[in-house]
Amino acid sequence: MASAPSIRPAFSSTSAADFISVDRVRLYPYSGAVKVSPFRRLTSYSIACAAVNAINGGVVPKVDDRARINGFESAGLRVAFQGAPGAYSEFAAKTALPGCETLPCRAFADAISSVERGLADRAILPVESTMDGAGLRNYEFLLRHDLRVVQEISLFVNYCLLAMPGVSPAELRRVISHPLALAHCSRALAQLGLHLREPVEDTAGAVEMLRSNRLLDTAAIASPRAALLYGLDVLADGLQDDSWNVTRFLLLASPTSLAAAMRPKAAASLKTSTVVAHRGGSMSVLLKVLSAFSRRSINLTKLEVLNSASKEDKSPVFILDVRRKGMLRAFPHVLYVDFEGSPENPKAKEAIDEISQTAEFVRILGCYAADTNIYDLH
Ligand SMILES: O=C(O)C(=O)C[C@]1(C(=O)O)C=C[C@@H](O)C=C1
Repeated sequence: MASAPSIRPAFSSTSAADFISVDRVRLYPYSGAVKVSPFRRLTSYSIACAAVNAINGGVVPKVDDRARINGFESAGLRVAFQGAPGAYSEFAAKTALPGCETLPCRAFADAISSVERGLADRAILPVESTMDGAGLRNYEFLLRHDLRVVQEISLFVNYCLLAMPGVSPAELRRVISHPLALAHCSRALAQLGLHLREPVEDTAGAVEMLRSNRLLDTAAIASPRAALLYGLDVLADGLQDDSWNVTRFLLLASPTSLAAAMRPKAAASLKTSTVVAHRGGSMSVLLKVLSAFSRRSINLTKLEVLNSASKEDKSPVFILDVRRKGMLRAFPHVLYVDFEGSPENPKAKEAIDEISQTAEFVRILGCYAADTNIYDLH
């Protein structure tokens, strides 16, 4: 059986000089000062880094690559995200659009409405995590609003246990964080004897709460960057139960913005996100969708089936029909389909026309540069 991760001060927040600015992406220097037990270091840190490196062809992408991939002029753009400064979403935004300004929002709905009201240029939403299996989150915001997906970014999420400076692990009685972060670290927290767990809105919000209330018996799960930002100690890192923990985020823009109108550079490989809604016969619709793309040799990068019967509250899926004066329509069955290429490609157009004859409704959610990189913040 694996040994429990040991917990002891790893590095204090005063070692800020070891890091470069929060606008940069890099691994933090890995010194001989062991942050966690060798076991955990090996499983979480080394394996995850090796996997990141393998996937990225041996290179952890740097933010400078971003402009090349997407061709966006990002300085001066404002990106709305849900959470407090220092949340993973904020770092994802800064990695996707180097030099951008960020706008912290209380709820996802506020981030969306900031873009709709012209207070922000983009909203960023986490939509899936390798630790949650196939499930998609936050798609309701995509479907109910008239915004376009203009960019994707995948971030390696390294969870750390943070506490007020000088607090020893033995003094900790409870841990607070985003519910997913608590769930993703459940086994490690049990091994550390931290059974009292309280969810808060986001990881950085937990850190902020800890700091402003000077909670000496409480730890927060968040990123090492949040520790730096709020001046907390990192007691352990690589806390996630699966060493491979990647969250995919989508960036949304108003349909009238330049980003929505602009096609990524011709050299970039494109990806299109769509939603197909229908009233029944899931299997036959699914087969027709698959056949429409496969006969035209168009690759799918994602296919998710969502039925209201399988939802906890059995509610239908609401989709804004942008062509019908913004009418919200309810559907019991929905397929999310991401395919390679642009919807303007004649073959893709044919496939979508064919699917539209079977389905009740098809909406293109956006076409953007496919970014298969996994960015590592450490
Ligand atoms: O709480 C944060 O820091 C977030 O950015 C949100 C979020 C998420 O909702 O997926 C992002 C990544 C982590 O897996 C945990 C939480």
